[in-house]
Amino acid sequence: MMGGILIVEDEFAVADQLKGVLETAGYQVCGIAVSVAKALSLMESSRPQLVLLDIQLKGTANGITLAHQLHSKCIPFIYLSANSSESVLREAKLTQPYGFLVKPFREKDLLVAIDIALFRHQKSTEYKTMELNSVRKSLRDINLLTEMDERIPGSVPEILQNIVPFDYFTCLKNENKMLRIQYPGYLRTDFREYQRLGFTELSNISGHQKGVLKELSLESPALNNPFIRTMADFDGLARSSSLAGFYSRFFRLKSCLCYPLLMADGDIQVMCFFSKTGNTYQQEHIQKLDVVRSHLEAAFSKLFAPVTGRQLTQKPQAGSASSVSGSSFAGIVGRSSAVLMIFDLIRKVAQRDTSVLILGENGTGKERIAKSIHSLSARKDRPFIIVNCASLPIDLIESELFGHEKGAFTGAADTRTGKFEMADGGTIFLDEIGEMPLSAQVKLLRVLQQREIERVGGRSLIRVDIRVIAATNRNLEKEVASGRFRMDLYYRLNVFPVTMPPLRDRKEDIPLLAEYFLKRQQEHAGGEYPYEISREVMSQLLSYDWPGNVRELENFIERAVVMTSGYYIDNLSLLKGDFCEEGSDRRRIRTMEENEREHIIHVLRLCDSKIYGPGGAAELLKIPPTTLASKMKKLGIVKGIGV
Ligand SMILES: Nc1ncnc2c1ncn2[C@@H]1O[C@H](COP(=O)(O)OP(=O)(O)OP(=O)(O)O)[C@@H](O)[C@H]1O
Repeated sequence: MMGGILIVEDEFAVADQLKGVLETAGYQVCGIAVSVAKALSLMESSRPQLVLLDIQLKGTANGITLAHQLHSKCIPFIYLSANSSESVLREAKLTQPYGFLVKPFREKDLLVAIDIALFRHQKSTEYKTMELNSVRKSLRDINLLTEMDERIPGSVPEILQNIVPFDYFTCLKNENKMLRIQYPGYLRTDFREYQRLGFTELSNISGHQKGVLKELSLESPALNNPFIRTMADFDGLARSSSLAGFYSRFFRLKSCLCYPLLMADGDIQVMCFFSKTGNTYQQEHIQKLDVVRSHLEAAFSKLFAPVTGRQLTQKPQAGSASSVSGSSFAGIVGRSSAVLMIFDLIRKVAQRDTSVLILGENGTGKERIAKSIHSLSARKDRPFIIVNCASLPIDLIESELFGHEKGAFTGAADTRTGKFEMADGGTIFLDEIGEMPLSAQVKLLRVLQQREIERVGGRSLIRVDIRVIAATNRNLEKEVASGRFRMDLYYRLNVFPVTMPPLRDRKEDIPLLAEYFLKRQQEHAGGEYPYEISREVMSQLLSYDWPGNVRELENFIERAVVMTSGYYIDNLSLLKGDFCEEGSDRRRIRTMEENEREHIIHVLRLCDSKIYGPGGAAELLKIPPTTLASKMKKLGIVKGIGV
């Protein structure tokens, strides 16, 4: 096997035993290193295919230090550690390992972890190659154009967005080691919409004279010396440099990546990507830029060649913003940087058959995103089957998922097709995967690996062609650590994770979402006039934390419309759920739904949020737990939050 596996472990006996296990399983071991220094020197002579990495090592540097280097060299690695404390796990997670095994572990777990790591690495390499090929092609296209930003408006920022995400992009001119504004910047305003900001626009936004803007500066990185500034480092940069301070203040930016390019005329121009999120940029973005560097230099040399009529003060072209919202991501509202990044991710992954794992709190739109991935994929005309793993009756899970033959068990009067078969050719969405019992997880893993199912009581295997999207609001890593979720299944599903941000972290979307839900209410009611929210109520919506996320906002709007007699929503007590205004001549009657919601919350509080089992809320309410769970979902009740 090319490359082989490198073992980095300071206890010789353990390392030797690992070597034996790996060789018996058919792997080649390319070396054993007891320290980071030894590992690095071994890696100079041959690049391992995979590294098994202990965290505590001899010498000053530990495994996590080496992990950063492995990550930047794109070498997959699995941690083997006796220490599974949360703080170590947190630190280790930042290095993006392909697996984590807590010592002592079983031989079988090790081999499964290696198998998964190699599978994931192969997928991600294929994915990166495809992505970079498409970027190279786009950059070649730019190179063919002379006045490109006028002929294909918006194309440059879109192509760059595919390489490195940004909310604001500009190219700065290097003059005596200082960077200054010379060319326009692009502010992202929607999925495919960018506002082109030249001196005139920047001056209008900031109120600074153009002369002042021309004086702003930032220390230039040397050629071949790009830099990333995130979180506190970016704040430091914004304080020490007038230009970074200007961008950070006016566009609320929190991190940046600056990458110098050598132009055909010998000048240095620095591409600057800025993000509204503090931790957007990683070494891997620089690596991507390195790969397409010559194409970027050629394209930008062309772009910045002195052509009259393309000065920075030029007015934005008519139609310089093209919007696709409403088509590809139908029904998903949001323009915050966090949501636009999710759009970028799903547009990239939709075309491929990769499994996607959608993470996020309840009501953040996981199901919506899953549907969107399906409808953007080549499978869009085939079925999209939703399975709610939390509400599958334990004794019927297998039959629900895989179907059964007639007479397979008492009560199986007919042959039944399972969800996986129904989804053949399309997508299966496994919602609340974290709730799936362990026994069913084994079977699911087999389907994911072999793409074959066996009906209960059946004798033959049936091939299924499916794309799997799973979602959960649980921290699956914790579930794995506590033994409630299979590690191999977790890594199989976690090929392409997408994390939905909670609504409180993207409050700028609240007015848009509110408007969208109000419009829907108006359409439902067939109303003549649009509903409107008063400024005071809107400011309450903006300051509320929305523990139930978008679903809670949606429910709020629905209630507000019901509770309001006209079209203007200005009742400030709406958010408190107190609809009986003192002295009002029209005391409100609570709806059945409101009563039901309140009653469920009351009972949940009585039983400490326990739903299932003896003494649980379902038992007290005399309804099946699955019914209670779906009622809670419908009514926007989130366990543990206000309950
Ligand atoms: N960005 C959005 N734009 C418009 N509607 C949205 C958006 N996000 C969520 N919604 C709406 O909010 C509700 C909850 O969304 P969804 O069911 O997709 O969330 P979820 O994360 O899957 O929730 P759960 O974890 O409880 O299953 C749905 O009615 C959905 O239509």
